[in-house]
Amino acid sequence: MHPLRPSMTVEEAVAHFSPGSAEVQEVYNEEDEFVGYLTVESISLAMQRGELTRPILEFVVPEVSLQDQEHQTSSRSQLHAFFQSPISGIIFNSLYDGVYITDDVGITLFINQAYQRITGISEEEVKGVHMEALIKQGIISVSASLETIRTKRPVTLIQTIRNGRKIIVSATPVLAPNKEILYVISSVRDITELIRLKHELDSQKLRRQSLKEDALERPALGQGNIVVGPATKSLFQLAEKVAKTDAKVLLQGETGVGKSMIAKYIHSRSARSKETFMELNCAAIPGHLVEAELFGYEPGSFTGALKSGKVGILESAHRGTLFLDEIGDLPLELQVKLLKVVEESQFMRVGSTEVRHVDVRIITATHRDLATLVREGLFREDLYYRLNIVTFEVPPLRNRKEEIVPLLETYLGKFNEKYQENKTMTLECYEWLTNYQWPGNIRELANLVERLVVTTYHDSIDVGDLPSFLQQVFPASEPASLKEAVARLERTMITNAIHAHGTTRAAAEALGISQSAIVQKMKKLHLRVENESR
Ligand SMILES: Nc1ncnc2c1ncn2[C@@H]1O[C@H](COP(=O)(O)OP(=O)(O)OP(=O)(O)O)[C@@H](O)[C@H]1O
Repeated sequence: MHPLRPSMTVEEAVAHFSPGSAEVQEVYNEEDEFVGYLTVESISLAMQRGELTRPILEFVVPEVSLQDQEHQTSSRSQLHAFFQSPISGIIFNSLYDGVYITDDVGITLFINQAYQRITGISEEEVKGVHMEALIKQGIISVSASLETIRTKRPVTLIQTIRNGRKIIVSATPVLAPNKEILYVISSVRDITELIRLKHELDSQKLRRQSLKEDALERPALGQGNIVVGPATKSLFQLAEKVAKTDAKVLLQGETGVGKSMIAKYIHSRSARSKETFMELNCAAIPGHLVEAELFGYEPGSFTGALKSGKVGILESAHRGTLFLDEIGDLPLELQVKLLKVVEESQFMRVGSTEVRHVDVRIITATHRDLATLVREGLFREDLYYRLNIVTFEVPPLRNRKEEIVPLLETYLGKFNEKYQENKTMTLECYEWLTNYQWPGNIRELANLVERLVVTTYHDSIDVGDLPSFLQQVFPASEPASLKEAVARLERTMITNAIHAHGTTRAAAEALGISQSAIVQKMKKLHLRVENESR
């Protein structure tokens, strides 16, 4: 190595103070005349002050005491020997976490293999290089070691590596007996991995919570899996309780929330479970046909009627349960007839004057507010009170977000089995769907999963596989950060542009960015980049 010259910068001189070399070095001018001494301490101080480009002449001292030299050298020599020894390499390389060691000024001495695996940074790139220089080159965003050197305390911070990965760095100073820093040892952990593990744990916890093998928590209807989360647990408890009675139940809630499923559940847990469960959607057929369907009719009682007449759903449900969906749509004149059934268990078929008796349990459901219909004169008040002995308010899916992941998993399993597939969903996809509003509730969710299982070509379903309307909808929750909000906006704009222009090239042009930039962004945002040559 060339001798130290007074015109050299602090940064250039640092290499002369690598481990094992003398801690006090002589400085000579261009004429090889002795100028003075440069100590590792003065270099260290200069670096801490950020004076990397200053000439070392400013830090040269005319003399140093022998004692100083001996003190500095002896306190390091043992550790130097350890770090240089093959055994230290074996120990550090056997660790799962990354290890990064710098000296007291921030020059990299050692990185273990785990560090290289986690960051993709090689030993050649960093060994002997000052942390400040690594930041300047964009290899790392911040340095915990430098912070530790500055504060003389352990420091933990999140660092971004040039490849975009985020790592947690915990730097700890190794102090000499006189409390001077000798080294800084940092442990490094990939936080992308931590986030993934956290997601996995959260989802397993939810799964365990929702899918306990307990009979109440996971009622077996013999028709697929029912997911019960914290918000619906009390509903199923109540269903279990009312099932033991014949009390009239009114189920209220948006479409697809599971009203008819709860009705079937009540039936299945009741003493009537061996008998029939009959269902009529009052909104699905025209009003004049509802009467015939529900109460049955005598032969030739109206045009188009069967010659033989017909037994109504009500009679078919004798001893069992009758579920009347969308009861708010039942015409007023039929409400009187239904009231008679409810109060006296009596009815007459259409076209007949014969009074018949029937023993049914009636469960009703509606997505409309029956109380309002009563106020508006569209629903009989007496019938309302008769039907509404026990009310179930079934919450929309967006108000029971914790059930979304278990539901997605349940339906993935169901449709994988049905279509002999083995599809999974990425965490981003789970997260995205958890934030979706689900206007069609569980029915919409089940349909979406079936569609994805059938239409995707690959095994791992990602956000990019979702229908475009779903990708354009901003998740309901508030963005956690500016970065997240920007990512969402980018996602919407890119999806729209691809939709409108067909290819990444044309979309990039429309957005005023290069094709490689749009492809890169799409990958980052988990939007699928289709093969455009097709
Ligand atoms: N807790 C649940 N776990 C699993 N699947 C459910 C659950 N609740 C509902 N589903 C499923 O969601 C779909 C819609 O449920 P259901 O038909 O009971 O809703 P609904 O409220 O009666 O809808 P509508 O008012 O439109 O008739 C069904 O396929 C049902 O099996």
